Amino acid sequence: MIDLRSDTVTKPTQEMRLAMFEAEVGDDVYGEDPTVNKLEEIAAHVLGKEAALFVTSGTQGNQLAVLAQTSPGDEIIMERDSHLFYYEGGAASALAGVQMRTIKGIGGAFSLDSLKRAIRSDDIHFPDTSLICLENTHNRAGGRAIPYQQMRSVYETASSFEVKVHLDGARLFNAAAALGCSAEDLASCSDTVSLCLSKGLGAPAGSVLAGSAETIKKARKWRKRLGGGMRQTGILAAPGIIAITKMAERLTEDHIHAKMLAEGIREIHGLSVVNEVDTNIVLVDVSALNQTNGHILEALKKEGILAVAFGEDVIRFTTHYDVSESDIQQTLQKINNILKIQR
Ligand SMILES: Cc1ncc(COP(=O)(O)O)c(CN[C@H](C(=O)O)[C@H](C)O)c1O
Repeated sequence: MIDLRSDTVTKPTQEMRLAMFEAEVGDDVYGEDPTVNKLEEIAAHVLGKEAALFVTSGTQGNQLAVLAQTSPGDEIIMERDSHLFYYEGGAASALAGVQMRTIKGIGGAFSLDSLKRAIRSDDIHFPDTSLICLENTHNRAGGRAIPYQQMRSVYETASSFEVKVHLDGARLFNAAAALGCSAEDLASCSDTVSLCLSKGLGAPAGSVLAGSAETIKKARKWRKRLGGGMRQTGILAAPGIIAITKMAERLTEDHIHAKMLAEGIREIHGLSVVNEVDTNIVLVDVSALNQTNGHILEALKKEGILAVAFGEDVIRFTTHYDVSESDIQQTLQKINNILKIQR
């Protein structure tokens, strides 16, 4: 199977498995797991923040950022197709008791004007706006890397209104690689930043949330309240250290593979690539084939190719560590075979 459903499917490398086996561990609830402590220290340093917290997932990282920086009844602002709004089960409302206000962006980024209009003034009828959430790269915008300057101006606007900013950096290193800047540069445009270790960086599980020591202390308490205080988690932190220190430099390979896939698909009659493909995600519109994307996905699966539906007529292909150049060539061949048979 060539699994292009997501970069969440990456499996740990041999080096990671060995590190898991050899990991020094302790009780992390008491702050005594040396490997978790080392990962959190490295993550804080790499992201340019005072402190970091090892969390179970990107979703938990986002939700802890909301819980630690808002109060019930507040309003938080995010782009309409952001993961926090689209894919987290309404958790920000269910857990933090906040209302989510979305702004339709272009390429995953909303304009400063629309942001200023969305931030609430001090009126007894209004909720307080307490958090603005960014996402870079932006998944539903096709893994688009949002330029540093755009993030910087949002952060400056938010600061002028004394509103905090959280950056969902599930694929932050993909953004940094595409933009030619550092993860720290991008993270500097936020008060908190979450980073997935388990996507393109290849760790088996987990994310880190980084921010001020005060905010991370609050997030740690919320993680405990939610039952996320784990014990000898050094076994999972050890591959996380490899992920954050060694795996980012190879992400451009995934981006090259995604571009190869997109170029090949553009030559196939009836298919159109609908995103810029500046990182590891390719969004393909199949509507001209007059078939549902479900049918196409089924036919692909029979040929050993896995991908996911992304709305009505779009299929998402995501490249990652476990997808090689020959996998891309094979995928293109199999797509051609399927469409020839169906013509
Ligand atoms: C931008 C962003 N932020 C957060 C998350 C959540 O990470 P996890 O909770 O799955 O670890 C994801 C996962 N994205 C997954 C995927 O792309 O296959 C699915 C959609 O949840 C994400 O893309």
